[in-house]
Amino acid sequence: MSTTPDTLIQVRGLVNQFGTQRVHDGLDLDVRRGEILGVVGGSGTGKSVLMRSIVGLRPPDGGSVKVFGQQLDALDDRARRAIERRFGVLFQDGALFSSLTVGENVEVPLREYHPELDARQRDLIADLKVGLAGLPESAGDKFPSQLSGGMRKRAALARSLALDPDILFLDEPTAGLDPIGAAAFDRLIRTLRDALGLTVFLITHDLDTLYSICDRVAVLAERKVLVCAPLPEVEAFDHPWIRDYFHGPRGRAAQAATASQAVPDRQGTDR
Ligand SMILES: Nc1ncnc2c1ncn2[C@@H]1O[C@H](COP(=O)(O)OP(=O)(O)OP(=O)(O)O)[C@@H](O)[C@H]1O
Repeated sequence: MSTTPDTLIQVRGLVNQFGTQRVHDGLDLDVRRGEILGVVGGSGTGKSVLMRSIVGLRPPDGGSVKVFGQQLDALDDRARRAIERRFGVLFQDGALFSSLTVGENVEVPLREYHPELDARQRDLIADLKVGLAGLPESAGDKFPSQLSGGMRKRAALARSLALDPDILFLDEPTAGLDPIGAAAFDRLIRTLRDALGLTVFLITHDLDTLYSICDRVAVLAERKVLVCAPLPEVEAFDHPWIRDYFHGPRGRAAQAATASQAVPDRQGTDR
């Protein structure tokens, strides 16, 4: 697999193993600057473990992960933190602090990485991020329990944007949202990518998300990335899981829905 200068994340020969269970075995993946990469695969194929390996939360049992050309586990603490602060991470459960307001949640990474900011500056930045995530200003003073599921996802997104990341990692961001809320969240991700020049690593089971916003899709199966390509190429890849997933009734419905919206979406009138 060749690498271009625009490769922000380069995974080579990744091995992850829990006891006798080998989750990844020689997995390769490139993530390119500015793309929205969808990561799919059956349950338990190791999508979340892959994300944890890339952001440095799980040292791999073999192989290498380079981000911005640097191998995280070869760096000292300071250099490593400098890279980690360029990541925005939204975990599957959102993981907001329930005892803090949304605004205070957004301020957590600011306090950690920018102790030089005073309270007023932190407040201003938190308000900005709450707005960027598409929440009303009033949401900043609310506790997570006072928000709907969709708003909580946006609050978690606001926090992941706190440090102006270069790469956004999203683990099933639309899980549990109704279809309209999920579509709105998808559009928000695409708008943020376009406006902020983000690179997005997006784990999803949501076929509509793949068809509406992903530039390329990586399919995990058999402990590897089976194929990583634009959707037409992935759909044409001959593998039983891909056939079931993309050519089953839900896959066909998502394709049809995207085909009918393709023109307005691509012209940006639907953002
Ligand atoms: N800390 C851990 N200890 C032991 N096993 C683990 C650990 N983390 C993950 N696993 C195992 O690794 C495998 C891959 O898990 P992972 O959460 O990455 O799957 P996934 O593809 O994200 O699944 P899903 O789509 O269901 O969220 C699973 O079998 C899981 O049980």
